[in-house]
Amino acid sequence: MADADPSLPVRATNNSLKRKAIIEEDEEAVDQPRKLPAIGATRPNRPLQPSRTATNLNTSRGATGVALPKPLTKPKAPALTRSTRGTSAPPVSSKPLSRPTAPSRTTAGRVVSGSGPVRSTGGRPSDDKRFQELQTQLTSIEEARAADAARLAADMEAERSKVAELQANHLALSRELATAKSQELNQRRELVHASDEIENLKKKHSMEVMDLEMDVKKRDRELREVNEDLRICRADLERERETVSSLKNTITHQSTAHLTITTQNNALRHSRQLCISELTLKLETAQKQVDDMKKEAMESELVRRKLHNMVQELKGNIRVFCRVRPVLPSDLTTYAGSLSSPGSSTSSASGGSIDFDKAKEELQASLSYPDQRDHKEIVVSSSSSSATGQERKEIYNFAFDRVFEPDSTQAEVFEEISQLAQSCVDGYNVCIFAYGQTGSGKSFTMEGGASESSSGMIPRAVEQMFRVAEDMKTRGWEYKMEGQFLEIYNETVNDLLGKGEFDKKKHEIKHDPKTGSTRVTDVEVVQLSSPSQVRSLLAIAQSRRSMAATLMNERSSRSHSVFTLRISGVNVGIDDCPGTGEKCEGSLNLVDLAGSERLNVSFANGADKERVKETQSINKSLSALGDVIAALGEKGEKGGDKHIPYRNSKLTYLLQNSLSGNSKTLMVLNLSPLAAHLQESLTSLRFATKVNNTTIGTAKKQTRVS
Ligand SMILES: Nc1ncnc2c1ncn2[C@@H]1O[C@H](COP(=O)(O)OP(=O)(O)OP(=O)(O)O)[C@@H](O)[C@H]1O
Repeated sequence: MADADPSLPVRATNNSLKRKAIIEEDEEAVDQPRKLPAIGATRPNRPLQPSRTATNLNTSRGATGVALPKPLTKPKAPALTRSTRGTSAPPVSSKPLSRPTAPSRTTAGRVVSGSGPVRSTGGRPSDDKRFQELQTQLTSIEEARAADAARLAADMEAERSKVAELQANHLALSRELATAKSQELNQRRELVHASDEIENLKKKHSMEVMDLEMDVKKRDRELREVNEDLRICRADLERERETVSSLKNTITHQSTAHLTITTQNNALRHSRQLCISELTLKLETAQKQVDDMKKEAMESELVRRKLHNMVQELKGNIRVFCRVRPVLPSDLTTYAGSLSSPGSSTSSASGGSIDFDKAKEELQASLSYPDQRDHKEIVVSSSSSSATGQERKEIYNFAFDRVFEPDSTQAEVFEEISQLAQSCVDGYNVCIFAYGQTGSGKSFTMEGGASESSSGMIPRAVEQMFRVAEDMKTRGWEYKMEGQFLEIYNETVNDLLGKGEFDKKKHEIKHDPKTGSTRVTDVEVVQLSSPSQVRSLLAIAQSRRSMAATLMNERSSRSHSVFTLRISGVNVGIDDCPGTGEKCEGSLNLVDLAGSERLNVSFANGADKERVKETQSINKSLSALGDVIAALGEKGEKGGDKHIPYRNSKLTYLLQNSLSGNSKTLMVLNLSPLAAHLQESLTSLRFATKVNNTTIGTAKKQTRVS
């Protein structure tokens, strides 16, 4: 049997190969899923025809294309003794062989030894025997084949069940495959999504990497900078350390020095304390002395005032000074006609000194000053022809409180007056008149020229008062000063410091009997703070007067001007020394009277009515002044309630408080030196003498204690 079925191992091998192929195909089918037809269903289950099956099994496939299990190999004919060519062998029949068949060939045409049909060699007995043997062999082969077929059928059945099982598996696998496919699809999508995400992440990552790289570069840069800073800092630190160490050394040195100095300082402090105590003691003593001296000074100030007043009283409360002005070059021109040699005046005008002196001698009156010690006398000599033709010489002696010769200076005149300024600061009313004919030098005496040396009594008195007020501060007094400047023209009061139109405003004179002060309504009263301010005020007054003069002609000679300076003080004390609170008020009236020559000049023809009016006004006011002074004199001599006619003129009414017994009055008689003015001069001298002989009571100081 083993020889009869030599293909069995081959078939087994083929089966295993076929299974492997099926598995591979199944595996392939899993890779490429397709529906497999059921083997039993697509092919009729008919008995196997080995030859055909054997022939077709190798290559047949199901209609579905699924590889079928390989058919069993056809029993092979026993190998022939000699090999035959496959191509000449007859086709294999599936019917049982009636005669020996040609040996079977393999699909490749190779002859299988011992299994092919045996060809008859032709009618010999050996051949018949051989044929029977072969027949027997064939029978046994066919039986074997039948057995094989049965076995094959069983195998087939087994295979079919396996196939069915495999198909079921295949179906399950296909489903799994489909599921797997959809899963795969999902996974692919996920994969794509994941890939995108990965891509994005990669980009992001690369960006981050770039950022990080930049950051790293930046950090590197910063690090370099920090390292550089660190290096600099280290260098600085090193330097600082060196400095600190040198400072430490210095401190050590200085500590030693400080210790030394502290020791010295303590010693010095101690000695200074001693010194201070000593000095404090001395200072206290000195302070006490100063206080005592201040008290003494204040007391002596009171004594001084009393003494000063006594001296003034002894001198008389109304005093008269006489001042003769020099002959002026202009006089030579004016009175050239009265010169014996008129030509000399011309030459004198051109500056010839010999001629001038000669003409001067000719023009001036005979005035002499015999009292060269006290300068109190003036002698006027005049010669006149009597009716019989005899020359008559007359000598007139006049004595005054002081006579100033033509060459006397403004300073000399003021020296005598300055005492009155002091009295004013002390709280007295002072009145200084300039009396005299036109051109005698009244304005020059009162106001003076522009230069320092020629400045008159008003600016000098003001300066003096400021000086005295300043001095009095050291004695505990504080002063305020105010000034006004009025003009009385044709019995009308005008404000020389006013801003309104001249001569238009009406001003009234008012006296306060309680305080003894005089006020004029609507006049400019200026607070005086410095002598220079007073000088500018005088200039303003002068310009206003000059302006009026162009309208009225020679206004200054035809009107009285009254500059009033009021001073008020209070004793506030000095430093720690309290003041007495005493108050005092004084006034200084500086009066430039109108020309006095009116007494002899008459405009009776009425040609110049204005001039007549002026003359009458001047006459009235100067007469009233004489009357007031005379009445005051009488009152002083006899006492009682003698009426004083202050109201007879604006001038006397204005000066009421400065002419009364409470005041100090000075009249400066200005005289012209010219012979041509001799009669006028004599009249003035007589008037002044009358005034000088008057005694006006006792001046009273205006004080109040608050
Ligand atoms: N002592 C003096 N020394 C030098 N010149 C004088 C002196 N006195 C007066 N004079 C001069 O005489 C002239 C007349 O003087 P002043 O004007 O002062 O006279 P007056 O009396 O005020 O005249 P009027 O009444 O017209 O104002 C002026 O030029 C003045 O400078």
